[in-house]
Amino acid sequence: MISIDVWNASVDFPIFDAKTRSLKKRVLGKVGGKIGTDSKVPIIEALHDINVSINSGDRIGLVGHNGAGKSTLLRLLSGIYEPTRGAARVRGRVAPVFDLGVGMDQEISGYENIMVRGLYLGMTRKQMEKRVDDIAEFTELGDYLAMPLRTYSTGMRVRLALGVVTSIDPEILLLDEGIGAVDAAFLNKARDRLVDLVKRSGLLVFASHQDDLLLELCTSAIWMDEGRMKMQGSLREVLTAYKGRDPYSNVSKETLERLEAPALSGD
Ligand SMILES: Nc1ncnc2c1ncn2[C@@H]1O[C@H](COP(=O)(O)OP(=O)(O)OP(=O)(O)O)[C@@H](O)[C@H]1O
Repeated sequence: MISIDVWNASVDFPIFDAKTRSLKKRVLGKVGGKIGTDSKVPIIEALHDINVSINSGDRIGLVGHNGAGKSTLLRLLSGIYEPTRGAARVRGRVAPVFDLGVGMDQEISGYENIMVRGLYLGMTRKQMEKRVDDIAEFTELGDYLAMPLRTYSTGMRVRLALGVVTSIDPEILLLDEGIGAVDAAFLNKARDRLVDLVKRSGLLVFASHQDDLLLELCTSAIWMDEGRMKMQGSLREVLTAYKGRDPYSNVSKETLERLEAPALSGD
């Protein structure tokens, strides 16, 4: 039984080393959670009163402005953050894919990093041994796989990390948008693997600013605004409300064809 339940949960970050304001003119902030000033130390109220129930088969996109609370919510859903108030219960094995580089070691080889990263994401050594050749081929890194990671360029690291991430069998897959930040050509190559990964996973929550990726991977969505859930519903409904236009009006022809989505009349 795979599920995540959150009841009236809030997450606060007390900031002990905040500097007093030195700007001549107060700048009105438009992004980020509310900064409470009632107590002695400023407190960033990143999430408020979150109530959500996520079940097997759900494919949820998280949308919202910078600082709206998407990443914090993902970390709450993964069990990495405990709620400051309220409660959260996670049932199932979580693969948190927040930062593609987490769990990578500079001093060991690409091959060894594939194993280590796979174990971190909940796979067994046996499972990873079976997949390592397939991952190696996907990365196109060739002899570099025997070299220490410190000799890799940024793009080479991303290839390695994406190869591993898209090879796992997660029960609960929590993806942060970093994954969408890889270069377009490689993302194209990784796209089918990403779609398969999501199909294999029991439950997905994906924070992203990219409509086409959201449309490809998710069916419903949550709109976060200033740490609160502003709206929850079908992906199309939520994106339309958040962006002020139908998301299908802006995706490329190729994406539309892949999605086999109904094109809007007049397009
Ligand atoms: N570790 C932290 N310590 C202090 N404040 C934090 C921390 N992490 C997040 N915050 C604050 O919590 C709020 C929500 O941040 P979060 O990273 O969840 O937003 P987001 O919706 O993922 O934004 P983005 O789209 O820019 O990635 C912001 O005001 C941010 O400043």
